[in-house]
Amino acid sequence: MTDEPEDSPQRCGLVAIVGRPNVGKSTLLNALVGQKVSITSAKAQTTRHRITGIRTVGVTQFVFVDTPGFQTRHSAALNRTLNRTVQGVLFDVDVVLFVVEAGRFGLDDAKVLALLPPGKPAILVANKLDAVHRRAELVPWLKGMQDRHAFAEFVPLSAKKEADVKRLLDIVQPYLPEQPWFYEEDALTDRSDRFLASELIREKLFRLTGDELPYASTVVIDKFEEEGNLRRIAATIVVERDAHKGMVIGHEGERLKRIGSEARQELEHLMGAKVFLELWVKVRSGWADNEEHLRSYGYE
Ligand SMILES: Nc1nc2c(ncn2[C@@H]2O[C@H](COP(=O)(O)OP(=O)(O)OP(=O)(O)O)[C@@H](O)[C@H]2O)c(=O)[nH]1
Repeated sequence: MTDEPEDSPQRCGLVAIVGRPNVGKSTLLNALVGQKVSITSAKAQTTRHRITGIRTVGVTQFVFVDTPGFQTRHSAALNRTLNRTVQGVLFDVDVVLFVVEAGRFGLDDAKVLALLPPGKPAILVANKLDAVHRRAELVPWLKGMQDRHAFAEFVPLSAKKEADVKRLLDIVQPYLPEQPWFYEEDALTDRSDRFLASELIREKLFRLTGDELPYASTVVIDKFEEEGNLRRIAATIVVERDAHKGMVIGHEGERLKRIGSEARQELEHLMGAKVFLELWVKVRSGWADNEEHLRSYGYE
């Protein structure tokens, strides 16, 4: 990452760390985040994610999110409700770090693995490599892991070794989208208003489209300007298919209008400022060549 030219576009994305208790998730998170551990402010309660840490290296900002049920040693049994919450979080992140102990894979690991959404990039982190004495035996084990899930990467490491952790960040980097950072470089504890805006729009989007819209849809903030007590925000809802675009827009633009209007009201309340919100819908497959933006209207 240090080799990136200075003018490379910024990258920023959400990373979830999952795994059964005691595999070393907390150790890994602390090492990945370094000094910069962030605890989310109360302000963020309306949003979908609790941020557990942020790390900015070169042009890339890694935002680590909490995954309920995986963070504590005495985590509750993975009941159905919890599983759904976990799956909701995992659908939204850009990449999942699935942590196991190198050379081991048990029923508890399998239960967690079963929760990974298909198609979501997942990196197998085989932790506690330092405790493995016969490294050669890891080769067939890794092959076995390859058969269990279509992992994007296989990274045997020790969360306690700084060089290993740095290498993991390098491996994760390309999985984060090119988009402006959600946080200031030095932001430690608070969510940026920019991120809050994207999360709130996302929340309204999913609430108002019900189960129809796939979780793969995302919200990108294109513009966030402050003019005194006014915030000018432009955001794009990115969907997977043309049919989804129709769902988001609704009959005569009614649904998009409502998403925008509800998000705007809540943002004004949270930010204590007047908000001017423009919403657009784009189909991901046409991201590069389809410049047709659909603008919602009427709620400025
Ligand atoms: N040898 C070795 N031990 C490690 C490594 N990473 C973590 N551990 C140890 O593994 C134990 C569990 O680590 P945690 O980070 O608490 O694991 P966790 O997955 O967050 O556990 P829960 O909070 O129960 O979900 C601790 O005793 C760590 O010191 C590693 O790379 N090598």
